[in-house]
Amino acid sequence: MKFGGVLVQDAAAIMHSAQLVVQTAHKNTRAVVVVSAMASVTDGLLDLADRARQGHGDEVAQAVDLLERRHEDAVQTVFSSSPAMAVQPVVDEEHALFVSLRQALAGVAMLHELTPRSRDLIVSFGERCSAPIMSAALRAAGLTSRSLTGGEAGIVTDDTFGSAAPLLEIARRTVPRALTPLLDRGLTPVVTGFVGANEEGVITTLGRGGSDYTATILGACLPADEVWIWKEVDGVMTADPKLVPDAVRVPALSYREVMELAWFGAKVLHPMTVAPVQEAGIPIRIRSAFLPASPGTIVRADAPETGPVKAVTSIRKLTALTIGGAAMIGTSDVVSRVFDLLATAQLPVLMISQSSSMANVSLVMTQTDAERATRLLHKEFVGSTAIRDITATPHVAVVAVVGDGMRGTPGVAARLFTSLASENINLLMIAQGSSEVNISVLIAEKEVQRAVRAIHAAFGLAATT
Ligand SMILES: Nc1ncnc2c1ncn2[C@@H]1O[C@H](COP(=O)(O)OP(=O)(O)O)[C@@H](O)[C@H]1O
Ligand SMILES: N[C@@H](CC(=O)OP(=O)(O)O)C(=O)O
Repeated sequence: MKFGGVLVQDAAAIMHSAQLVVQTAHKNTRAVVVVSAMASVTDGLLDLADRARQGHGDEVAQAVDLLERRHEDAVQTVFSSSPAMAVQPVVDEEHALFVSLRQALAGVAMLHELTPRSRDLIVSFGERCSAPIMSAALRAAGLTSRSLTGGEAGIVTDDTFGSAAPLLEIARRTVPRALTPLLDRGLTPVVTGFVGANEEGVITTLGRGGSDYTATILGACLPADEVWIWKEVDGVMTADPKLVPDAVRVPALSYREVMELAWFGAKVLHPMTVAPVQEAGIPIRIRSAFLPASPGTIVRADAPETGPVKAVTSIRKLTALTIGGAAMIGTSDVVSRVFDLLATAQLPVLMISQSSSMANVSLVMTQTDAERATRLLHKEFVGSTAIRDITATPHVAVVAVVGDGMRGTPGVAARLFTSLASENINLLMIAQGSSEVNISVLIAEKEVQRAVRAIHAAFGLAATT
């Protein structure tokens, strides 16, 4: 069971989340709990790491004091509900973590250098500080529990600091070795989300939003019967409820559908969440912590098709790069060199379109990736006749519709384009994945809300459930 930042943001939220675990444990179910950092703490730590690098030592020290007080307040409140329990060991544990955090930040400030490895160490304190408080709340609620870091729980990763990949072959041995004896003794382990360790035991992180991924890695390696991801929202909705107020819960999604939704911007799940559990067919349940009686969304291999489209998503802050040059005509070599370069630099491309003359190719990437890609492409092709120009179109967004049911169903693209045309929204690019479970369009960023609402209405998504 995974609880995100909002669901552990303070003592009240932590105690509420602990109750959800207790209710399940009472049904003779063994649970492993995964927690994120308290809401906004990860952003705060990343900011502190940057400010330490710039040498703003005093500001950083004050901000760490505030962060420590926020955690200590939560500890005191959790323990005030159970006066018989000794608060001091948890206060000491939190304090020791903050001493280490201060040391790490002081090192960065002294060297004026922030490596990906030290950034991972600093940002890991968010989850490492929230997990002992959740564990204490579970003890206060009557369970036995202890907290572990992702590395202690057996999540071994590669060395890609900032977006480390789990080494599942190893983790399949190390995770059960770490957790099964605890579960056998009746403990409920609380594991830090987002945080892993490489083979030498150095702390790594799985990428932003990676606590969902931690839950499915643990679920696959134990293996679990189900992975439950508790959220503020009532499961995966037909659109981001912040953009479309009449969005409704999608009862069931296939692994592929949820992967496409996450990749195309549905912030509700980390894009890699599905990967570890898909092969074993372990279902993921996305449930609301505020509506625990609701079934939420179930993700499994054989989700029923309810129509061609199940949800609409969007990603903003993108840039389209158009790479052109007469020498590209009729040669695939230049295009493959461009993609090799981007793959080696680990710069993901969200959409691709090539003119039929092959004289130019357009790629859609995040703004920051596009800036890096432009620099790399200039360096690689400087002085070559293959590429004459690279033009950037910033402030664009991808809007995508996703659903297994659109495979082989004619008219889906027509309905999508008509709904956008009726809103006078210009299409800059169109792409359909070869798997035919999504169609995506590129539009100006300022049109996103109107576009998503129009598409949501055109496919009748508010009436899905
Ligand atoms: N299709 C969607 N369904 C549900 N939530 C969505 C969707 N698209 C975007 N979201 C956003 O995802 C957020 C839920 O995820 P998030 O806050 O990251 O949870 P957590 O911090 O618990 O991982 C919501 O605030 C919601 O606005
Ligand atoms: N705390 C990490 C990992 C995470 O998944 O957080 P959340 O579950 O609150 O999205 C982050 O903010 O990226």
